[in-house]
Amino acid sequence: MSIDGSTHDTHNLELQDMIPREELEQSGPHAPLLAPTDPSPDHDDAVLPSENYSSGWFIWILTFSAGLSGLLFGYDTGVISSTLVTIGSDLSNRPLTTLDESIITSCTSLFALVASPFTGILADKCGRRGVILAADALFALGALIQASTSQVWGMIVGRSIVGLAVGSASAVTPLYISEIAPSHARGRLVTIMCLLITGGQVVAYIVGWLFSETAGGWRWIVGLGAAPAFLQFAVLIILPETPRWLVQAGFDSRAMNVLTRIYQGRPDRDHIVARVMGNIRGEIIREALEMDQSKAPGTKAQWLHDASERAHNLFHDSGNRRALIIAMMLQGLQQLCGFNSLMYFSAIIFTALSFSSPTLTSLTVAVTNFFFTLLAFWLIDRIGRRRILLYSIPVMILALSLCAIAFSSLDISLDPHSPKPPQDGPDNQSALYPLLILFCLTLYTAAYAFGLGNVPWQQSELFPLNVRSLGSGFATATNWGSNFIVGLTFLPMMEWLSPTWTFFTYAMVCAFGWVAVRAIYPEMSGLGLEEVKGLLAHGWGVEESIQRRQDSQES
Ligand SMILES: O[C@H]1[C@H](O)[C@@H](O)[C@H](O)[C@@H](O)[C@H]1O
Repeated sequence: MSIDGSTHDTHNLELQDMIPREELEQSGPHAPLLAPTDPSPDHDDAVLPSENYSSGWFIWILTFSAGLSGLLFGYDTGVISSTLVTIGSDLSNRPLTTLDESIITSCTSLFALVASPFTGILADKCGRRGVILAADALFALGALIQASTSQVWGMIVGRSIVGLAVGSASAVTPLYISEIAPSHARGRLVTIMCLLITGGQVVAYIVGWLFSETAGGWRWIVGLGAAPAFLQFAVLIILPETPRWLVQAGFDSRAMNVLTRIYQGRPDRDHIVARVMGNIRGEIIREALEMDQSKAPGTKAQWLHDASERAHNLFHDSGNRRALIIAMMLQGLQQLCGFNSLMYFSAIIFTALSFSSPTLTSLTVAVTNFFFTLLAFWLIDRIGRRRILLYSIPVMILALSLCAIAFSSLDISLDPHSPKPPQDGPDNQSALYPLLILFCLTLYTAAYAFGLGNVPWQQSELFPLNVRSLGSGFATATNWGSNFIVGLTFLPMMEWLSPTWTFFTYAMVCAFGWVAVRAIYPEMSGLGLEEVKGLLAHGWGVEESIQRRQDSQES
């Protein structure tokens, strides 16, 4: 009997009986139970094309409940720009200094960066759902501290706690969703989290705009962040752990139960559930054979030993290392392409360009981001992750370059402390350039939201089970580290390098990213989680993945 009363199954013994040890040993850490090129119907659940089977309500409820973390993440990152401009002298009885503003803004990304790698370790120890629940507690606590504080340091503490929550939620939520998702719909289901992030940012902009004229309105703006956290806490407490984590923890019958509910409505449900269970168990057994089991099971020593072996595995196994390089490259690119400089500072840019309502103009960025993430949601599994990036990044490069050229024709200062007084619209002499910049930034946002804004969050699918949460944690840390860098350097770059060179720099980052994606990112769409690792075992798997996708589309 386990601590929670359910029985541990003896699957390890059963499967070792079924699969000869030499076979498991020969297969190596990155070999799938089934060769990825085998198009037989035994491949996980990729048998039926998505058009023939719509996922049941259970998977949607699970995805939306977990995805509420995305809403919180989006809300809490989107809310800062309106909060800063409405605080006035409410904190420490004085106006905020530039240093206060920079610390209040950047402490969230910094603490998110600190939390994300530890999240991976905790998610293995306490389960994915446990970490989401802990993040909810932090979201609520951080929101309440911010709403009730009368001191600058109180605000910094509140924003830092929110940073811990955002860092853990952004690492564990895609992990949770990709582990419960049937493979044919995994891309779309993970994209729901991105939809909720961008939706949260739209809500934050609207709430900020609504409360911007109310005295002390900023307390409502930040305090409202607690509401979705309470909601998610209530919903998630009755929802299950992922089958993959349950099997790893020894709760096979519970895992079977969850899988049966996930695949309900499929004519071949029992067969699929058996296949998925077989694949997960096979993977766990192979890993167990590789791990040193000399310490007493369940002890702290064994746990520490396993954790360090996982870290060793992540960095020293060549397949895992390739997965980590791809995941970190994509997450770094997502941030270093400069998108969040718009999220955080678009109001300052539009003020400098003399738009009469900069906050409302900024809303176009947030709304475009949301709608094009919605488009990606419909198309990601059909077009494929790799192709979506190869199509959308050139549009970003074009839009950024046009923007840079348009900026070179304007003489503006982006110093947030000496904004130009808003006029009724861009002045007549240079009205065209600000409009051209607005158009280019909207085009850039659309292309970003369609590809880079969401594809990197598919990160969990790159890693085998034993290093999945650790690898996702490192990739998420790369995201927050790069986010921190962009947040910190954007205004100085605009001042010292000039807007033109700032936007050209982002265009060059995108160009480098396109080359890297083309060279090393294989197509992951439609592969079972246990199959993906086979692709990276002996190389980047790009050709193989393209061939495999063509074959599956032709058949
Ligand atoms: O995927 C999200 C989304 O694109 C957000 O709009 C952006 O602010 C985040 O940094 C990113 O991780």
